Amino acid sequence: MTTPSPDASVRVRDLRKSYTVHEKEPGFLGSLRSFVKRKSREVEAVKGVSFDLAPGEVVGFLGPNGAGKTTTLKMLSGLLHPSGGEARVAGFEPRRREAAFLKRITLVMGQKQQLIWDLPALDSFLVNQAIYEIPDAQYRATMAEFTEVLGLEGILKKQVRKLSLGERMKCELAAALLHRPGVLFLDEPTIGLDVNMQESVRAFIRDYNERYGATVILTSHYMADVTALARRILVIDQGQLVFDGDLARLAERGSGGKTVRLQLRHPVNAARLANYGSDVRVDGLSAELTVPRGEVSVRAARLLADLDVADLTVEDPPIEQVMGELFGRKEAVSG
Ligand SMILES: Nc1ncnc2c1ncn2[C@@H]1O[C@H](COP(=O)(O)OP(=O)(O)OP(=O)(O)O)[C@@H](O)[C@H]1O
Repeated sequence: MTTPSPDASVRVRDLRKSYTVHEKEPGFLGSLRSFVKRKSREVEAVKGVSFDLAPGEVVGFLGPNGAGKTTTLKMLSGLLHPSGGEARVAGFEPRRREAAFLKRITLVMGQKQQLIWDLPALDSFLVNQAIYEIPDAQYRATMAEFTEVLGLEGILKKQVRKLSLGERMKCELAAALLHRPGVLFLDEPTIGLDVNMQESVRAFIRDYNERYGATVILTSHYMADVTALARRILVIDQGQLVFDGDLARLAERGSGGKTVRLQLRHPVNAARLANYGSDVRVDGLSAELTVPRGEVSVRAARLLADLDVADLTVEDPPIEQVMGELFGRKEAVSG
Protein backbone atom coordinates (compact mmCIF):
# COMPACT_ATOMS: atom_id res chain seq x y z
CA MET A 1 0.00 0.00 0.00
CA THR A 2 1.18 3.54 -0.64
CA THR A 3 1.64 5.66 2.47
CA PRO A 4 -1.82 6.82 3.45
CA SER A 5 -2.33 10.51 3.43
CA PRO A 6 -2.16 11.67 7.07
CA ASP A 7 -5.43 13.53 6.91
CA ALA A 8 -7.57 10.74 5.47
CA SER A 9 -8.98 9.78 8.86
CA VAL A 10 -12.60 9.86 9.95
CA ARG A 11 -13.65 10.78 13.47
CA VAL A 12 -17.29 10.60 14.50
CA ARG A 13 -18.59 11.48 17.96
CA ASP A 14 -22.17 11.08 19.16
CA LEU A 15 -23.45 11.92 15.69
CA ARG A 16 -27.23 12.42 15.49
CA LYS A 17 -29.81 13.18 12.89
CA SER A 18 -33.55 13.67 13.30
CA TYR A 19 -35.90 14.28 10.42
CA THR A 20 -39.16 16.13 10.82
CA VAL A 21 -41.81 14.18 9.00
CA HIS A 22 -45.11 15.85 8.15
CA GLU A 23 -48.03 13.50 8.29
CA LYS A 24 -51.16 13.73 6.26
CA GLU A 25 -54.38 11.74 6.35
CA PRO A 26 -55.16 10.13 2.99
CA GLY A 27 -57.52 11.76 0.48
CA PHE A 28 -58.75 15.24 -0.22
CA LEU A 29 -60.21 15.81 3.27
CA GLY A 30 -56.91 14.73 4.74
CA SER A 31 -55.11 17.32 2.62
CA LEU A 32 -57.52 20.02 3.80
CA ARG A 33 -57.12 19.00 7.44
CA SER A 34 -53.32 18.97 7.22
CA PHE A 35 -53.48 22.39 5.56
CA VAL A 36 -55.29 23.81 8.61
CA LYS A 37 -53.50 21.85 11.26
CA ARG A 38 -50.17 20.36 10.22
CA LYS A 39 -49.20 17.23 12.10
CA SER A 40 -45.53 16.40 12.32
CA ARG A 41 -43.30 14.03 14.20
CA GLU A 42 -39.57 13.54 14.64
CA VAL A 43 -37.82 10.49 13.21
CA GLU A 44 -34.50 9.84 14.93
CA ALA A 45 -32.56 8.28 12.06
CA VAL A 46 -29.13 8.35 13.72
CA LYS A 47 -29.01 8.33 17.52
CA GLY A 48 -25.51 9.07 18.72
CA VAL A 49 -22.99 7.15 16.64
CA SER A 50 -19.24 7.24 17.43
CA PHE A 51 -16.29 5.62 15.66
CA ASP A 52 -12.81 6.37 14.33
CA LEU A 53 -11.28 5.24 11.06
CA ALA A 54 -7.56 5.26 10.48
CA PRO A 55 -6.19 6.51 7.15
CA GLY A 56 -6.30 3.69 4.61
CA GLU A 57 -8.83 1.62 6.52
CA VAL A 58 -11.71 -0.11 4.67
CA VAL A 59 -14.84 -0.78 6.73
CA GLY A 60 -18.12 -2.43 5.86
CA PHE A 61 -21.10 -0.47 7.15
CA LEU A 62 -23.99 -2.88 7.59
CA GLY A 63 -27.50 -2.82 8.93
CA PRO A 64 -31.08 -3.58 7.97
CA ASN A 65 -33.15 -1.27 5.77
CA GLY A 66 -33.78 2.09 7.39
CA ALA A 67 -31.02 1.60 9.99
CA GLY A 68 -29.38 4.96 9.27
CA LYS A 69 -26.50 4.06 6.91
CA THR A 70 -27.27 6.50 4.11
CA THR A 71 -28.09 9.26 6.60
CA THR A 72 -24.70 8.76 8.27
CA LEU A 73 -22.83 8.79 4.95
CA LYS A 74 -24.67 11.92 3.85
CA MET A 75 -23.66 13.66 7.09
CA LEU A 76 -20.04 12.57 6.63
CA SER A 77 -19.98 13.96 3.12
CA GLY A 78 -21.65 17.21 4.18
CA LEU A 79 -24.93 16.73 2.30
CA LEU A 80 -26.91 16.71 5.54
CA HIS A 81 -26.36 18.77 8.66
CA PRO A 82 -26.21 16.69 11.83
CA SER A 83 -28.78 17.43 14.55
CA GLY A 84 -26.06 16.82 17.13
CA GLY A 85 -22.60 15.48 17.77
CA GLU A 86 -19.61 16.03 15.55
CA ALA A 87 -17.78 14.58 12.58
CA ARG A 88 -14.35 15.28 11.19
CA VAL A 89 -13.32 13.86 7.85
CA ALA A 90 -9.82 14.39 6.49
CA GLY A 91 -9.44 17.11 9.12
CA PHE A 92 -12.53 19.02 7.92
CA GLU A 93 -15.97 19.59 9.35
CA PRO A 94 -18.14 18.09 6.57
CA ARG A 95 -21.15 20.39 7.06
CA ARG A 96 -19.10 23.38 5.91
CA ARG A 97 -18.58 21.79 2.45
CA GLU A 98 -15.33 23.70 1.89
CA ALA A 99 -13.83 23.29 -1.59
CA ALA A 100 -10.68 21.72 -0.10
CA PHE A 101 -12.86 19.17 1.70
CA LEU A 102 -14.82 18.27 -1.44
CA LYS A 103 -11.55 17.60 -3.22
CA ARG A 104 -10.60 15.08 -0.53
CA ILE A 105 -13.78 13.00 -0.50
CA THR A 106 -16.32 11.31 -2.73
CA LEU A 107 -19.79 9.91 -2.20
CA VAL A 108 -20.95 7.22 -4.61
CA MET A 109 -24.58 6.22 -4.38
CA GLY A 110 -25.41 3.17 -6.47
CA GLN A 111 -29.01 4.32 -6.78
CA LYS A 112 -28.20 7.81 -8.03
CA GLN A 113 -26.19 8.92 -11.00
CA GLN A 114 -24.01 11.93 -11.59
CA LEU A 115 -23.11 11.32 -15.25
CA ILE A 116 -24.92 13.44 -17.81
CA TRP A 117 -27.47 11.11 -19.43
CA ASP A 118 -27.38 12.36 -23.01
CA LEU A 119 -23.63 12.86 -23.36
CA PRO A 120 -20.75 10.40 -23.49
CA ALA A 121 -19.14 9.70 -20.10
CA LEU A 122 -15.97 11.35 -21.36
CA ASP A 123 -17.78 14.72 -21.37
CA SER A 124 -18.82 14.29 -17.73
CA PHE A 125 -15.21 13.45 -16.90
CA LEU A 126 -14.08 16.72 -18.48
CA VAL A 127 -16.69 18.60 -16.43
CA ASN A 128 -15.30 16.95 -13.29
CA GLN A 129 -11.76 17.80 -14.35
CA ALA A 130 -12.80 21.45 -14.46
CA ILE A 131 -14.81 21.34 -11.19
CA TYR A 132 -12.02 19.67 -9.24
CA GLU A 133 -9.26 21.61 -11.02
CA ILE A 134 -7.40 18.43 -11.93
CA PRO A 135 -4.14 19.25 -13.75
CA ASP A 136 -3.99 17.86 -17.33
CA ALA A 137 -1.12 15.46 -16.63
CA GLN A 138 -2.87 13.99 -13.57
CA TYR A 139 -6.15 13.74 -15.50
CA ARG A 140 -4.47 11.80 -18.31
CA ALA A 141 -2.62 9.49 -15.91
CA THR A 142 -5.76 8.75 -13.86
CA MET A 143 -7.85 8.18 -16.99
CA ALA A 144 -5.25 5.76 -18.36
CA GLU A 145 -5.16 3.88 -15.08
CA PHE A 146 -8.97 3.70 -14.66
CA THR A 147 -9.47 2.72 -18.32
CA GLU A 148 -7.19 -0.22 -17.79
CA VAL A 149 -8.42 -1.38 -14.37
CA LEU A 150 -12.11 -0.91 -15.17
CA GLY A 151 -11.95 -1.88 -18.84
CA LEU A 152 -13.46 1.42 -20.03
CA GLU A 153 -11.97 1.22 -23.51
CA GLY A 154 -14.72 1.52 -26.09
CA ILE A 155 -17.46 2.75 -23.76
CA LEU A 156 -16.24 6.25 -22.90
CA LYS A 157 -17.50 7.79 -26.13
CA LYS A 158 -20.94 6.18 -26.05
CA GLN A 159 -23.93 8.17 -24.83
CA VAL A 160 -24.40 7.30 -21.16
CA ARG A 161 -28.02 6.27 -21.70
CA LYS A 162 -26.92 3.64 -24.20
CA LEU A 163 -24.60 1.95 -21.69
CA SER A 164 -25.56 -1.17 -19.77
CA LEU A 165 -26.06 -0.78 -16.02
CA GLY A 166 -22.66 -2.33 -15.34
CA GLU A 167 -20.87 -0.14 -17.88
CA ARG A 168 -22.59 2.92 -16.47
CA MET A 169 -21.62 2.03 -12.89
CA LYS A 170 -17.98 1.66 -13.92
CA CYS A 171 -18.12 5.13 -15.50
CA GLU A 172 -19.89 6.51 -12.39
CA LEU A 173 -17.06 5.19 -10.22
CA ALA A 174 -14.39 6.57 -12.52
CA ALA A 175 -16.09 9.99 -12.53
CA ALA A 176 -16.41 9.97 -8.75
CA LEU A 177 -12.75 9.07 -8.20
CA LEU A 178 -11.16 11.11 -10.97
CA HIS A 179 -9.97 13.72 -8.49
CA ARG A 180 -8.28 10.96 -6.45
CA PRO A 181 -10.10 11.52 -3.18
CA GLY A 182 -8.55 10.17 0.01
CA VAL A 183 -11.89 9.25 1.65
CA LEU A 184 -14.54 7.21 -0.17
CA PHE A 185 -18.15 6.87 0.96
CA LEU A 186 -19.60 4.08 -1.15
CA ASP A 187 -23.32 3.47 -0.70
CA GLU A 188 -24.37 0.26 -2.50
CA PRO A 189 -21.84 0.68 -5.34
CA THR A 190 -22.69 -2.74 -6.83
CA ILE A 191 -26.47 -2.67 -6.55
CA GLY A 192 -28.21 -4.45 -9.40
CA LEU A 193 -24.98 -5.57 -11.07
CA ASP A 194 -24.38 -9.13 -12.19
CA VAL A 195 -21.82 -11.23 -10.37
CA ASN A 196 -18.98 -10.57 -12.85
CA MET A 197 -19.56 -6.85 -12.82
CA GLN A 198 -19.73 -6.84 -9.00
CA GLU A 199 -16.35 -8.57 -9.00
CA SER A 200 -14.76 -5.99 -11.30
CA VAL A 201 -16.13 -3.10 -9.21
CA ARG A 202 -14.71 -4.78 -6.10
CA ALA A 203 -11.34 -5.28 -7.79
CA PHE A 204 -11.31 -1.61 -8.75
CA ILE A 205 -12.08 -0.45 -5.20
CA ARG A 206 -9.40 -2.75 -3.81
CA ASP A 207 -6.86 -1.51 -6.35
CA TYR A 208 -7.70 2.13 -5.64
CA ASN A 209 -7.41 1.60 -1.88
CA GLU A 210 -4.02 -0.06 -2.25
CA ARG A 211 -2.69 2.45 -4.76
CA TYR A 212 -3.73 5.60 -2.92
CA GLY A 213 -4.13 4.42 0.68
CA ALA A 214 -7.70 5.70 0.64
CA THR A 215 -10.05 5.32 3.57
CA VAL A 216 -13.27 3.58 2.52
CA ILE A 217 -16.69 3.18 4.12
CA LEU A 218 -18.78 0.74 2.14
CA THR A 219 -22.42 -0.23 2.47
CA SER A 220 -23.73 -3.14 0.45
CA HIS A 221 -26.47 -5.68 0.57
CA TYR A 222 -24.11 -8.11 -1.15
CA MET A 223 -22.10 -9.64 1.64
CA ALA A 224 -19.50 -10.79 -0.89
CA ASP A 225 -18.56 -7.12 -1.38
CA VAL A 226 -18.07 -6.67 2.32
CA THR A 227 -16.18 -9.90 2.97
CA ALA A 228 -13.90 -9.28 -0.05
CA LEU A 229 -12.98 -5.73 0.89
CA ALA A 230 -13.36 -5.09 4.61
CA ARG A 231 -11.96 -6.72 7.69
CA ARG A 232 -13.62 -4.33 10.09
CA ILE A 233 -17.39 -4.11 10.23
CA LEU A 234 -19.64 -1.46 11.73
CA VAL A 235 -23.22 -2.58 12.26
CA ILE A 236 -25.93 0.00 12.76
CA ASP A 237 -29.46 -0.87 13.79
CA GLN A 238 -32.26 1.61 14.48
CA GLY A 239 -29.78 4.49 14.40
CA GLN A 240 -27.35 2.99 16.90
CA LEU A 241 -24.02 1.30 16.42
CA VAL A 242 -24.46 -2.23 17.72
CA PHE A 243 -21.18 -3.76 16.58
CA ASP A 244 -17.71 -2.48 15.74
CA GLY A 245 -15.10 -5.13 15.17
CA ASP A 246 -13.61 -7.86 13.09
CA LEU A 247 -15.66 -9.67 10.48
CA ALA A 248 -14.68 -12.98 12.11
CA ARG A 249 -15.90 -11.76 15.51
CA LEU A 250 -19.22 -10.75 13.99
CA ALA A 251 -19.68 -14.29 12.69
CA GLU A 252 -19.20 -15.54 16.27
CA ARG A 253 -22.13 -13.39 17.38
CA GLY A 254 -24.47 -15.47 15.26
CA SER A 255 -26.53 -18.43 16.29
CA GLY A 256 -23.76 -19.90 18.34
CA GLY A 257 -23.62 -22.69 15.77
CA LYS A 258 -20.95 -23.74 13.31
CA THR A 259 -21.49 -25.50 10.02
CA VAL A 260 -19.91 -28.95 9.74
CA ARG A 261 -19.49 -30.18 6.17
CA LEU A 262 -18.95 -33.86 5.51
CA GLN A 263 -17.80 -35.82 2.51
CA LEU A 264 -18.89 -39.41 3.09
CA ARG A 265 -17.67 -42.65 1.54
CA HIS A 266 -21.10 -44.32 1.90
CA PRO A 267 -24.55 -42.73 1.83
CA VAL A 268 -25.98 -41.86 5.26
CA ASN A 269 -29.56 -40.74 5.73
CA ALA A 270 -30.51 -37.41 7.24
CA ALA A 271 -32.27 -38.99 10.22
CA ARG A 272 -29.04 -40.63 11.34
CA LEU A 273 -27.09 -37.37 10.99
CA ALA A 274 -29.74 -35.58 13.07
CA ASN A 275 -28.19 -37.34 16.10
CA TYR A 276 -25.12 -35.12 15.67
CA GLY A 277 -26.58 -31.71 14.90
CA SER A 278 -29.47 -29.68 13.52
CA ASP A 279 -30.41 -28.30 10.06
CA VAL A 280 -29.16 -31.47 8.38
CA ARG A 281 -28.85 -31.32 4.58
CA VAL A 282 -27.78 -34.36 2.58
CA ASP A 283 -26.92 -34.36 -1.12
CA GLY A 284 -25.57 -37.72 -2.26
CA LEU A 285 -22.29 -38.24 -0.44
CA SER A 286 -22.10 -34.62 0.75
CA ALA A 287 -23.78 -33.54 3.96
CA GLU A 288 -23.99 -30.42 6.08
CA LEU A 289 -25.24 -29.87 9.63
CA THR A 290 -25.16 -27.20 12.31
CA VAL A 291 -23.42 -27.97 15.57
CA PRO A 292 -23.36 -25.85 18.76
CA ARG A 293 -20.15 -23.82 18.85
CA GLY A 294 -18.99 -25.19 22.21
CA GLU A 295 -19.41 -28.82 21.12
CA VAL A 296 -17.75 -28.77 17.72
CA SER A 297 -14.75 -30.92 18.65
CA VAL A 298 -16.77 -33.54 20.57
CA ARG A 299 -19.38 -33.91 17.80
CA ALA A 300 -16.76 -33.93 15.05
CA ALA A 301 -14.87 -36.71 16.88
CA ARG A 302 -18.11 -38.72 17.18
CA LEU A 303 -18.89 -38.24 13.49
CA LEU A 304 -15.40 -39.41 12.53
CA ALA A 305 -15.62 -42.44 14.84
CA ASP A 306 -19.16 -43.51 13.88
CA LEU A 307 -19.27 -42.87 10.13
CA ASP A 308 -17.04 -43.51 7.14
CA VAL A 309 -15.98 -39.90 6.59
CA ALA A 310 -13.61 -38.96 3.74
CA ASP A 311 -13.43 -35.28 4.70
CA LEU A 312 -14.76 -33.02 7.45
CA THR A 313 -14.59 -29.22 7.58
CA VAL A 314 -15.92 -26.75 10.14
CA GLU A 315 -16.97 -23.24 9.09
CA ASP A 316 -18.62 -20.17 10.53
CA PRO A 317 -22.11 -19.70 9.14
CA PRO A 318 -22.35 -17.38 6.12
CA ILE A 319 -22.38 -13.72 7.13
CA GLU A 320 -25.86 -13.28 5.58
CA GLN A 321 -27.19 -15.87 8.03
CA VAL A 322 -25.49 -14.14 10.97
CA MET A 323 -26.94 -10.76 10.01
CA GLY A 324 -30.39 -12.30 9.56
CA GLU A 325 -30.20 -13.83 13.00
CA LEU A 326 -28.92 -10.66 14.65
CA PHE A 327 -31.64 -8.49 13.20
CA GLY A 328 -34.22 -11.22 13.54
CA ARG A 329 -33.81 -11.22 17.29
CA LYS A 330 -33.11 -7.47 17.49
CA GLU A 331 -30.55 -8.00 20.19
CA ALA A 332 -27.81 -5.44 20.74
CA VAL A 333 -24.38 -6.88 19.98
CA SER A 334 -22.01 -4.27 21.31
CA GLY A 335 -18.54 -4.68 19.91
N1 LIG B 1 -35.50 12.77 4.06
C1 LIG B 1 -36.03 12.03 5.03
N2 LIG B 1 -37.12 12.46 5.72
C2 LIG B 1 -37.64 11.72 6.69
N3 LIG B 1 -37.18 10.54 7.11
C3 LIG B 1 -36.12 10.04 6.47
C4 LIG B 1 -35.48 10.75 5.40
N4 LIG B 1 -34.43 10.02 4.95
C5 LIG B 1 -34.41 8.89 5.71
N5 LIG B 1 -35.41 8.91 6.61
C6 LIG B 1 -35.68 7.87 7.64
O1 LIG B 1 -34.52 7.73 8.43
C7 LIG B 1 -34.27 6.36 8.73
C8 LIG B 1 -32.89 5.97 8.25
O2 LIG B 1 -32.87 6.00 6.82
P1 LIG B 1 -31.54 5.69 5.96
O3 LIG B 1 -31.89 5.95 4.54
O4 LIG B 1 -30.40 6.42 6.56
O5 LIG B 1 -31.37 4.14 6.22
P2 LIG B 1 -30.42 3.08 5.51
O6 LIG B 1 -29.75 2.31 6.60
O7 LIG B 1 -29.56 3.74 4.51
O8 LIG B 1 -31.48 2.14 4.78
P3 LIG B 1 -31.42 1.31 3.38
O9 LIG B 1 -30.50 0.14 3.62
O10 LIG B 1 -32.86 0.89 3.22
O11 LIG B 1 -30.96 2.26 2.33
C9 LIG B 1 -35.42 5.58 8.12
O12 LIG B 1 -36.41 5.40 9.10
C10 LIG B 1 -35.93 6.50 7.02
O13 LIG B 1 -37.31 6.29 6.78
